[in-house]
Amino acid sequence: MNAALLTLAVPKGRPLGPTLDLLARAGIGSARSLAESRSLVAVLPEAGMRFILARPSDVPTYVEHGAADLGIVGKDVLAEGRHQVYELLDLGYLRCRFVVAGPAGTDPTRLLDGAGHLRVATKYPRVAEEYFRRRGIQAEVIYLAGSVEVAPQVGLADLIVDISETGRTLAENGLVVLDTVMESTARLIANRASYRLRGERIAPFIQALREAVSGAPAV
Ligand SMILES: Nc1ncnc2c1ncn2[C@@H]1O[C@H](COP(=O)(O)OP(=O)(O)OP(=O)(O)O)[C@@H](O)[C@H]1O
Ligand SMILES: O=P(O)(O)OC[C@H]1O[C@H](OP(=O)(O)OP(=O)(O)O)[C@H](O)[C@@H]1O
Repeated sequence: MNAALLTLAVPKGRPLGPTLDLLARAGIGSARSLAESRSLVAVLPEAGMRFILARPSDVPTYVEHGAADLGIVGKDVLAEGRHQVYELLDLGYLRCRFVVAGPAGTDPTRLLDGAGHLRVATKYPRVAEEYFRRRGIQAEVIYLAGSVEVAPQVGLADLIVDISETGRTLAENGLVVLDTVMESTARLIANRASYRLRGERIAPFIQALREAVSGAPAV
């Protein structure tokens, strides 16, 4: 790692656009060039920063291992991964919630009475397992990498645990929310050693992001 540069891991795909908007509001408009290239590592010397474009669920891994000083990632990923990183700031966007959902007509009390064998499809097995364990409900958790809303329709699972924003994917797949597990927004995370050893370098960046989030002009 180039010690002079601050390395930030940013999530590709859906989160990239709003992340680049936030960085622009924080005074790093040149980061928009990241969206125009297929290069996955980019140095912006004028910002004194290096960027890693990572799969969203990989962002905390780069940060935990010190390949990146900082990262931007959804709370959903942090809740599932439980990486050893510092969570510094709630960035407010990528707002969605973890829900337990089932076919329309499902009796929600069936969730809570613990009777019967429940099969739960999810991309977030640890979040799902913890949800049911805390309620003393036995559930078989079935991992899927995506399109989780399919599972109840084809008999793979009784319920799903997934993130929902507008609720459109649930509705269009005949599912209704039975319970909300937690809210999720994008977070700024830091490598623990970087945060301690590079605090003076990191602090102005945190401040710029904080002001960008609160709407104050970046200096
Ligand atoms: N519908 C949504 N509304 C708001 N935020 C969302 C929504 N879906 C996902 N997110 C947020 O964006 C992040 C990336 O989601 P997305 O599903 O686009 O990535 P992905 O390609 O599935 O990620 P990965 O490949 O790492 O699993 C999620 O971790 C979550 O924080
Ligand atoms: O409430 P909504 O606004 O409909 O958004 C929720 C959907 O968005 C995400 O899926 P994504 O599009 O990332 O696809 P995936 O299921 O393959 O991860 C999430 O897993 C839901 O399926």
